[in-house]
Amino acid sequence: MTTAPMLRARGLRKEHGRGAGLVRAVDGVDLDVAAGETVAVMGPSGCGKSTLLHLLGGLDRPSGGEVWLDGSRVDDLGEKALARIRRTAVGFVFQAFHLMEELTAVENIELSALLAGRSPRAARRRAEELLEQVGLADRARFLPSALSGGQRQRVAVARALSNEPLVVLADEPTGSLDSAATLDVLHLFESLHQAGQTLVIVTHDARIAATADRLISMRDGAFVDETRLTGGSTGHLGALVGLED
Ligand SMILES: Nc1ncnc2c1ncn2[C@@H]1O[C@H](COP(=O)(O)OP(=O)(O)OP(=O)(O)O)[C@@H](O)[C@H]1O
Repeated sequence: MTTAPMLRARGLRKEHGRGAGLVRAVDGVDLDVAAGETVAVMGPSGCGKSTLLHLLGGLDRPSGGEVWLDGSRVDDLGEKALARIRRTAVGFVFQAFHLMEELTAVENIELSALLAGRSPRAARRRAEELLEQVGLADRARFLPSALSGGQRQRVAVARALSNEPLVVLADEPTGSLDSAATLDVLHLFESLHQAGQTLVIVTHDARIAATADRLISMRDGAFVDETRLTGGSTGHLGALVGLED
């Protein structure tokens, strides 16, 4: 018996503009991500990595093709049903954190858990547990503006986990961080991987990519190369030499 992948894309396309201005941002992508697998996607600026993540997570609609999550097709859902999938089944991590600046660290996570359908008490408990897990229990009542970049991203990862997502989609999660903060976030992703979280990470950082089970190279909207990194930990830097742009 074969198990359906946690995340599947078939013939995925996204076009922007028309006529001479037509851009094929994603141009026929097939992808299977198994439950518990971490996949890293690398490629030059403008090759379609962010667009791909947006399509996979239902933040954007494809021009063609299909997206399946845990065995169910999601790209053809109505707006309400798709929004529900985003709130309850997908965790997003962005380069620029996208925390709500007027809410404290714990409230940012709590809000997300509330939106996913938890009771106020369960949402607060979940938020506190997650802050503990990312090593920021002592910063719970801090506003994002009082946190470092690395701390903000750890709050953002905790928020992404608040709905116990089937898949976490991370778009350049260390792109705004210095080297020390990058290592903190890298270790956080490694621990998620070890805990069995399904992850797709778009990154320019070979150290982050080296934590993946599989590295996909993207060019001009399409996948052009794939490397399986057996073992899925930081011992793969050698395999990545030449793949980072
Ligand atoms: N809303 C839009 N309208 C028109 N073109 C767009 C739009 N969004 C993205 N594009 C184009 O689609 C292509 C892919 O963009 P995308 O942001 O997915 O690339 P990327 O690989 O994530 O780049 P980067 O690494 O710089 O973030 C680019 O050529 C971009 O200009």
